[in-house]
Amino acid sequence: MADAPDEHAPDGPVARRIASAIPYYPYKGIPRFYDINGFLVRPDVFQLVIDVLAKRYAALEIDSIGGFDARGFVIGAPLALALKKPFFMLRKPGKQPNAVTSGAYEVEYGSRAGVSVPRGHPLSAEDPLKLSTVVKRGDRVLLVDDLVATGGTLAAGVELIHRLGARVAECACVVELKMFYDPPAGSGLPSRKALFEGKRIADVPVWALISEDILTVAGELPAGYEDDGEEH
Ligand SMILES: O=P(O)(O)OC[C@H]1O[C@H](OP(=O)(O)OP(=O)(O)O)[C@H](O)[C@@H]1O
Ligand SMILES: Nc1ncnc2[nH]cnc12
Repeated sequence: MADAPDEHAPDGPVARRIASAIPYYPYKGIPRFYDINGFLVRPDVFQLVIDVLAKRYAALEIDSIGGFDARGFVIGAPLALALKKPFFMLRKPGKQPNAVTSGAYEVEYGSRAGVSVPRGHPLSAEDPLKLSTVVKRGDRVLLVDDLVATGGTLAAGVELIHRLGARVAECACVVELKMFYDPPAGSGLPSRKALFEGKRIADVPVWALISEDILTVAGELPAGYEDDGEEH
C-alpha cells in the first residue's frame, strides 16, 4: 500500500490552509510583502503553524531555539515553549545588553546593521573569550524566522552562531521565497544559494512550509492607502 501523503509537507494541504490566511500588499517598495498578521489574528491557524513546526522538530536533537527580530520572535517563542527548549532572541544591534553582534547584511528591501545574541549570565569559566553562555560551544541550535527571501538575515545569524562555536541544526521559516534561491543569471535577483556557498554555510539546511507558489491572496487596501514602509 502506498504511504499516506504527508499533510504537513511543504505546500501541502496544511500549508495551503495557512497560506490562505497570509495576504500580500505592496509595501516597502516591493509588490508582494507577505503579512503574517493574517494568521496571527486567527488562533486556529496560528496554532497550526506552531503544531507543524513542533511536529517537525520534536525529534531533532537541539539545545536551544533562536528567533530573529522581530517576526521570528512571534514564531520562535511559542515553538520553544511547545518543545520545552531554551529560547533566545537574535535582536537588531543596540537592543539588548551584554550581547555579541554579527556583521551587517542585506534583506530583500534594505540593509540591516546586524543581529546580536545575548551572552547570558553568569559568564562561563570554560569560555575564556566570554563569547556566550546562552549559545555554548558545541551546541546545536534551531534558528526560526517568519520568512526567508534573499537569505541575508539567516546567513548573518548562522555566521554568528558559528562564531560562538555552535552549529545550526536547521533554519526553519514559515514562508520561503524560492525565487531568490537560485535565480537565472541576468534576472537581477540576488541568489541565496550563492550567498550561502560564498559564506561556506551551504551545508546548513533551510526548511520552510509555504512557498510563493501558493501565496495567492492579494490584500485589500482602502482608498487613499499610502505605503509607509520605512525603507524604499
Ligand atoms: O531573507 P531576507 O532577504 O534577509 O529577508 C527576510 C527577513 O526580512 C524580514 O525582517 P526585517 O529585517 O524586515 O525585520 P522585521 O521582522 O522587524 O520586519 C523578515 O522577517 C526576515 O527576517
Ligand atoms: N516579500 C517579503 N514579505 C514579507 N517579509 C519579507 N522580508 C523580506 N522579504 C519579505
